[in-house]
Amino acid sequence: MKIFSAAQLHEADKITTQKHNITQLDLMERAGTQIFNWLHGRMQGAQVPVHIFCGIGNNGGDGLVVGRMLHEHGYNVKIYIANFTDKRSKCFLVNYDRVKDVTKNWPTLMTSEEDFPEISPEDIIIDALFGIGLNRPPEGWVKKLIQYINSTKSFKLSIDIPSGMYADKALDDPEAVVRANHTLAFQAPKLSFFLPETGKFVPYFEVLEIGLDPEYLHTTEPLAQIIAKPEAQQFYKQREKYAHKGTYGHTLVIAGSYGKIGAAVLSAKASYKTGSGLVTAFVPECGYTVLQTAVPEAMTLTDKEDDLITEIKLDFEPSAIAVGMGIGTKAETVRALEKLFTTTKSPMVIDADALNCISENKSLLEKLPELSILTPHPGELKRLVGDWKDDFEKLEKTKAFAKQHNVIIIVKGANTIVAIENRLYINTTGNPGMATGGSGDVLSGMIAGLLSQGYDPLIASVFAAYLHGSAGNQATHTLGFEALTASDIVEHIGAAFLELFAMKQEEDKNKNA
Ligand SMILES: NC(=O)C1=CN([C@@H]2O[C@H](COP(=O)(O)OP(=O)(O)OC[C@H]3O[C@@H](n4cnc5c(N)ncnc54)[C@H](O)[C@@H]3O)[C@@H](O)[C@H]2O)[C@H](O)CC1
Ligand SMILES: [K+]
Repeated sequence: MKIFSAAQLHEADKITTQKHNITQLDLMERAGTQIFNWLHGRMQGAQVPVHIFCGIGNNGGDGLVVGRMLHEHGYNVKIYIANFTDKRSKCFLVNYDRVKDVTKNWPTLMTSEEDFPEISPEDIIIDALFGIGLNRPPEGWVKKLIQYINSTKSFKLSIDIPSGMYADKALDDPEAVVRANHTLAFQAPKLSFFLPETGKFVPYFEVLEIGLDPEYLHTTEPLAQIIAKPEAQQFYKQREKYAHKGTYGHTLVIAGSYGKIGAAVLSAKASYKTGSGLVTAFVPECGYTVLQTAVPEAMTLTDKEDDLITEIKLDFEPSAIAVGMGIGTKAETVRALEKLFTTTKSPMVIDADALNCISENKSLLEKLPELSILTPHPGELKRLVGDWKDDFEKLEKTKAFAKQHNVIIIVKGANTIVAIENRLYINTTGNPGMATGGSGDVLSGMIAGLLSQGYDPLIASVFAAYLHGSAGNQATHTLGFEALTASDIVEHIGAAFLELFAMKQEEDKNKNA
């Protein structure tokens, strides 16, 4: 699914009305009807008081359509207009009049704090104050209205976007955003729903289709793309019946130093569990017994040094490499990395301390093989691309860096984001239990495991991020969040693959029944 900017959505709106010979008013009617159907399906006529707060733009217009329909269906509804300016949109005005056709219970015009209504905890609030047309932070009594809404215990449903939040730029004033319990977004989710500083205002959302021009949506380069189950299913490559272990490559995991051999164990196991035919771990001498015991399936090569990696000597040509987990940043290790980068042709995942080595020795960047995959967490990313003022600038800097150095960057976080050239892919799986030591080592091993089977670097990145989050989700079914460890993620990689097609199997069964 694509994510569009506010400007693109306004453009889609315009093109849809022109090409499909419908009016803006028709589109608003569709949008409002979708919200009404959503509510009606859940409320089934219940007489819970519903308070709709409308602005004076088209978001407010949507609110008026919903209000009119609720009235027509006998709901207990009250509409309030936050009359902060008389520059009302045309569609707002038409729908304002239309409400008057169905009820004597006319909308209340609010012009100050005095007009705020009383709201009980069990009431429902619909927030239609501002949509994607917000162009400055709400101030004065309108900000106070948002704070008043937030102070109530009522269930709050935002139309299109929580009022006070922008679709595609950072918040100006976190005190002036509706704290919605749920958001119903038209046609596509907004970029701000997925970034930590703004996403916290959108704990749950759903997308409602309003039939914007498919051609425009299809041909327009989006701000980002969402990777959810339908996309992930497309990535999967079925294994061949006559395959042998050589068919699926030989992954090399270069990881570990004294006290951090576990990183190599997790990564090597994850590579196997993701389907790599063979896995070799390259570790300092002190890791030999640990590896052979903890991952008997893996072959182990060791450095001549006991406690760190100083020279990576191989006796085979790996089909993919994951390097950096727990290796430290000592000068000898940096030299070993430099040699690896300049001599290897294998697709490569570069993680953790290897990223720190690069940050401290920026000349290494020029030596990276094309389309190497860098997997920084926020701290490592900052050291690579420099500091940012907000999440949106972080993405811009990351894209610029990826383009400049011809690499793929996987920004790890609640919604892991993959950047390649000018494009962004946002992962949707995962949970807070995965914020735990070693979970990144597992991801690196998984990406290398996919690379080694011949997945191209971009697909390996987005698919591994999806499966990694999905394995974490599967693990929570028996463990919850707190008890989840990186080893549990590894143990549930199989379940994540199975889950990819679980629904489909169920559907097929039903079809055949
Ligand atoms: N294509 C679609 O997705 C459709 C969207 N619909 C709905 O329309 C809104 C966007 O409507 P728009 O009129 O452009 O903007 P808003 O309703 O968000 O209102 C902005 C309104 O308020 C003024 N304004 C902006 N910021 C402030 C502020 N801080 N304080 C005071 N006033 C402010 C601004 O100048 C405008 O006048 C979208 O979100 C959907 O809900 C359609 O209904 C269907 C198609
Ligand atoms: K809104």
